[in-house]
Amino acid sequence: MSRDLSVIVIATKNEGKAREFAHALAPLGLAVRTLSGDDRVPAIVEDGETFADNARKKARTAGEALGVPVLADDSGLETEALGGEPGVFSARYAGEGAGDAANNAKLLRELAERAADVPQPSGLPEGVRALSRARFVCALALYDPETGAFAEADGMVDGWIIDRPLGSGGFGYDPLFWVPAFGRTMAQLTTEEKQSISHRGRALAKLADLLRKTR
Ligand SMILES: O=P(O)(O)OP(=O)(O)OP(=O)(O)OC[C@H]1O[C@@H](n2cnc3c(O)ncnc32)[C@H](O)[C@@H]1O
Ligand SMILES: [Mg+2]
Repeated sequence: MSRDLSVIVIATKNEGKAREFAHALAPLGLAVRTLSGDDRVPAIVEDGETFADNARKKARTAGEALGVPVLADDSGLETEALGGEPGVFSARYAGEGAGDAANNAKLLRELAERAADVPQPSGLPEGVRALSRARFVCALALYDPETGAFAEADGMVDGWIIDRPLGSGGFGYDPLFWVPAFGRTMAQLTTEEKQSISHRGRALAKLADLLRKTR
């Protein structure tokens, strides 16, 4: 396959992530292609112990299959009250193939059982309770099949899981993730606002810095 330098392949089938990458990379003149509907890439089992392991595996598997550089994102939610869960299991917290609604419902169920004396952050909306401190984590890996080299970066953002979903933007756990700096959930932020503080936005900024320095 010839190298089209105006398109970057993202090793994801998650449309929410794809929208965020497309938004972030458009100003650089880069369009985004995902693996949705592409049967040249074998199924990728995300069995790594860390987000970085999984990101490297996704990028390398897709990069080798397609013969072009590929960027992969492995990300997830860590909660204090659940000892870091769901972590690398975030996408399948409620079971293999589970959707966002089922994962969010399970998170609320698990936290409801444990959230007894959670300190409450100031600025929460009237009547809303915080169930745990939480953090979104993102590992990015860019793999070039010509050299076999990776460029990697990670990012995180701290916040709180609240007891009900608020907002309709973003994807995944966004409606339950309250961001103190904005006084809103991730799902109540615009794409620009989310990108300015999110785990993915921060990782992408670091990766861009790294690539500027090394090329
Ligand atoms: O592996 P790909 O195909 O990229 O898509 P995925 O949805 O399976 O992605 P991950 O394996 O990285 O799992 C990450 C899960 O963590 C959650 N997550 C990651 N980033 C998020 C964000 O910005 N907002 C809300 N939830 C997020 C979301 O539920 C994802 O399904
Ligand atoms: Mg996945």
